[in-house]
Amino acid sequence: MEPVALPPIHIDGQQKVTIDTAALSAVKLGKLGKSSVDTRRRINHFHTLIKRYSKLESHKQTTSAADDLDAINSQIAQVSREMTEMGGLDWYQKASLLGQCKQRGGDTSRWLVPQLQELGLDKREKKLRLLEVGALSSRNYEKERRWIDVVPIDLNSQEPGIYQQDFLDIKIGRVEKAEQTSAEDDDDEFDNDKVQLFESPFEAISLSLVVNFIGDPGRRGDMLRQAARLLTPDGLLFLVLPRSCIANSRYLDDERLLAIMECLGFVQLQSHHTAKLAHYLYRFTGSSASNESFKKKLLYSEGGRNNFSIVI
Ligand SMILES: C[S@@+](CC[C@H](N)C(=O)[O-])C[C@H]1O[C@@H](n2cnc3c(N)ncnc32)[C@H](O)[C@@H]1O
Repeated sequence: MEPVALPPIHIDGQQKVTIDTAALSAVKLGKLGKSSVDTRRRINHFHTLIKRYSKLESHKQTTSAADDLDAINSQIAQVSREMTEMGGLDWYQKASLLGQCKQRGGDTSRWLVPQLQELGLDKREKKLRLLEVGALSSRNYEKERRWIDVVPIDLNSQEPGIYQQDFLDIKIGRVEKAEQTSAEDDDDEFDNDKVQLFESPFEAISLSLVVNFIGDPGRRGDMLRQAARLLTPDGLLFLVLPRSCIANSRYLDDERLLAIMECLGFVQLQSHHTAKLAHYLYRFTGSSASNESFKKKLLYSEGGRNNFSIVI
């Protein structure tokens, strides 16, 4: 079968990487990994490549010498090639979906649902409008369809029921281009090929294992800011990070994350750590608490820790 060109895909919200579909067409479930340990090892390697890619891109922005730029561009091409050879974003998503299988702990919505029930949200007449970012399956909230209205999005949709959409490009409350006259098109401030407009804010947003997917600490902060922008006052944010991002980082721990979230206007309702994951449920107060910035700050200097951080 002739490979078709996929549209460019944002890897870290800034840069676009075109995934080679010839490599994708070689992706078969059997290639996801020989075992769960092997799959996890390869997913981790993919994360490393994303981070390397982001670092090189931001390095490129601050470099002017032609020789250095050539060297950076060739390293970028090499990292992109390696991601493509692994099967690109599509392979990564399929492998991550495998990690959601019941035998491997299930998807993280299973922790969120009882929290929402505890808040009485299953008893309301109106359905809870939930934006699920980084949705690998449209069936994650299938059992809760009676009371949850899910809008699943992903950079690379795996199913027709999932919108192919960058979370960072979503805006609330504007009329879509398709409904505008051509005169209105001229002064449109957004590139509507990218921007998806929703009429009303969301009552809940899920960012499960999405913030850590982004390679750049500032862009991770942008995702949390964007969540605040898209939520109703009192809206809920479900955040899941690999536990190592919190428990084993030089730059982030529970206390620092809470300070960042409070600054953005969130109060923490619940948190729960398992061996692998850190789950958090926040309520948005409706406005940010301060303009304080949180730069990358060394909290733990001992060796053996990772460099995960979030910057706002
Ligand atoms: C590890 S998967 C997470 C899957 C799932 N949410 C879970 O909890 O297992 C990360 C997903 O987030 C998606 N993603 C990352 N940044 C995104 C963005 N800005 N907008 C939409 N989806 C994004 C990626 O395409 C990828 O499919």
